[in-house]
Amino acid sequence: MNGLVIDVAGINKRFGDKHVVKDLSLQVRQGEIYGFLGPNGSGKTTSIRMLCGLLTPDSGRGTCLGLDVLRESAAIKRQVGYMTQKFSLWDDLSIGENLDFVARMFGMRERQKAIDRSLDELGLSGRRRQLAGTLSGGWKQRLALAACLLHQPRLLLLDEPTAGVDPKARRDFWEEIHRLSAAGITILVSTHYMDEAERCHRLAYIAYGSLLANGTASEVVAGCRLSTWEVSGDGVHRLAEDLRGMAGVDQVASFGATLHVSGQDGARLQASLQALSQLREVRITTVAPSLEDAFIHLMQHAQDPFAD
Ligand SMILES: Nc1ncnc2c1ncn2[C@@H]1O[C@H](COP(=O)(O)OP(=O)(O)OP(=O)(O)O)[C@@H](O)[C@H]1O
Repeated sequence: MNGLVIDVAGINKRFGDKHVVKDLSLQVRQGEIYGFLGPNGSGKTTSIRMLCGLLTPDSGRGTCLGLDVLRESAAIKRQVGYMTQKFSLWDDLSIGENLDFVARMFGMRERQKAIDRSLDELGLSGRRRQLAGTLSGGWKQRLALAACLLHQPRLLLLDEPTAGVDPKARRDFWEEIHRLSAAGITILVSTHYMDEAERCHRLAYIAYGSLLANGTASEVVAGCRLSTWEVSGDGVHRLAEDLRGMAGVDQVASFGATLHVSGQDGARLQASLQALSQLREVRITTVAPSLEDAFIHLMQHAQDPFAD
């Protein structure tokens, strides 16, 4: 398998006349946590579903777990754990019953042993008899993770696993993801959260079906070649509109009490901000661009083929 758990090139998917995944090429190494980011509807779920054998690509080539993504989807499906965006277990079954149902679906032998191991690993043993419907969001995610780990997959595909979950539960969930990665399990995870993106070993940014950037978080930021300045001072947010029209300013974003002003033409941006600071009571400081600055930049430069 060459150390690559996912190795695909030129993958495409259309739904009717909508081309939702365009020439996706992706390599993910064993044990890596690989993040998928991008605006709503950019094709993240569709890509994940093609990689785990739930959807067949229209064209392209490549392998997942050494199996052909076009011809061996059934075998891929058996070896991956897929956690969907929406909680899809049964609210009126207990945690133990839900896991037993999933184990039966996979036709697993020694079901009880697998269920006990999974409950134990995810700290769910004490709640075995609790109805799933009565769990908080964070515990539901933990149960969903336990269910997709039951058959001991080598690859996990997690589609926005922590949407709507509180920060403490998200942090615990990510500790678990890192523990699994350290044990050699490869994880592909889609998220809209910047802090989660930064916890991935590498990530890809997708917009309108095209992969616009990939690499480590710092490689993605560096690849955008942005200069970023922090502008602070009383009433600074009222200046946002004026700033947007200035030479060298590509984007303005609010960060708490300050504005992040970024552009690719560093010299023009600096000249504009220095001129502004002489006219208004504002402080300007050059800062390192954040991952969020980079994603906003990528998004602004992407073309929406469905826009009027
Ligand atoms: N089965 C389907 N039939 C028709 N169109 C679909 C189907 N599945 C997805 N789409 C469309 O494909 C596009 C990409 O959807 P997808 O769910 O892959 O995006 P996403 O990046 O995961 O979005 P989100 O962040 O909102 O989950 C959207 O325009 C969606 O409406």
